Amino acid sequence: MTADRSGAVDRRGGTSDAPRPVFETTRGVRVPSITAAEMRAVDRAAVDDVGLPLLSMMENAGRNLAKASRAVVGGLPQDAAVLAGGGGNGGGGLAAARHLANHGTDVTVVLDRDRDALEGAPASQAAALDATSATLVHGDGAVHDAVDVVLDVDLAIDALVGYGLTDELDGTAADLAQVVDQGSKRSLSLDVPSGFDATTGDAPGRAVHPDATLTLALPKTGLDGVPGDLLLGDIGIPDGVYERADVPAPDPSVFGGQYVVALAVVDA
Ligand SMILES: NC(=O)C1=CN([C@@H]2O[C@H](COP(=O)(O)OP(=O)(O)OC[C@H]3O[C@@H](n4cnc5c(N)ncnc54)[C@H](O)[C@@H]3O)[C@@H](O)[C@H]2O)[C@@H](O)CC1
Ligand SMILES: [K+]
Repeated sequence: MTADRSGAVDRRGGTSDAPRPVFETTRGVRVPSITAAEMRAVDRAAVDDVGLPLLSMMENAGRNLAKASRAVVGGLPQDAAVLAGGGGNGGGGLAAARHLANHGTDVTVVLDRDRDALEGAPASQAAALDATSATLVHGDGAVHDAVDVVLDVDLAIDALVGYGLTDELDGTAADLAQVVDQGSKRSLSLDVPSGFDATTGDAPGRAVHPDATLTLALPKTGLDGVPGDLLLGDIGIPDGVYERADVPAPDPSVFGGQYVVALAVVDA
């Protein structure tokens, strides 16, 4: 079954008429897909209209990401590298790094920018991370340091860029994506593999090609063609928020008591 993707605005500001992919859980529950613009409207309604704190959703994202890493590795990773950007995606990665460190994983976080450049929720996540055993690498030399770390660890977590990608991946984020692709034993992306457009699935430049992606709340329309397994994480957004954003809410049986479920494409 496919649904109309008309009205989906791609990163170039154009409109995609491609049919929307439909996903389903392993128990056969259908899950609609949404564009980056729709997900941004959901996030905005959650924070501005309902008062759900951004840090709460980010905490849920990070905790689910730490949990999903067990599925990718086959147990708690002994060591992990978290490649993090400066936006909401990076903030989720920093939260996952804290959860993994709290549970005994030897974590190295590589930021794609100076730590002083972080603001808002990601800066709060970095401050909380300081109270763990995790090591943070940032600024000049981050890519060089990342090469050694990523080669060694059980898992590389890609939290560089999510649905906020504009144009092709560039700068340190692009270099780190390449390090993950060329050097990691296993990799797990948050929300969207960095470098892929969440709405269209295009990857015009360098991009991470992960073993698995944990997408948040609802799968994004561009995820039907990306490599690797697809997981869906519940970040606690209530039904009324989807209604306010004019987006179909996931059926309650999608999660059915779980916080991370596997998805497959029904029809692309
Ligand atoms: N409610 C929310 O808003 C939540 C959002 N979360 C995550 O946050 C993401 C959205 O956050 P944002 O809107 O901050 O966007 P992103 O974090 O996806 O992207 C913005 C960051 O990517 C960089 N960037 C964008 N295009 C780039 C390019 N071509 N090359 C290199 N760097 C580039 C920007 O400099 C900025 O630091 C989602 O994908 C999701 O994973 C989660 O943390 C949970 C809560
Ligand atoms: K990502």
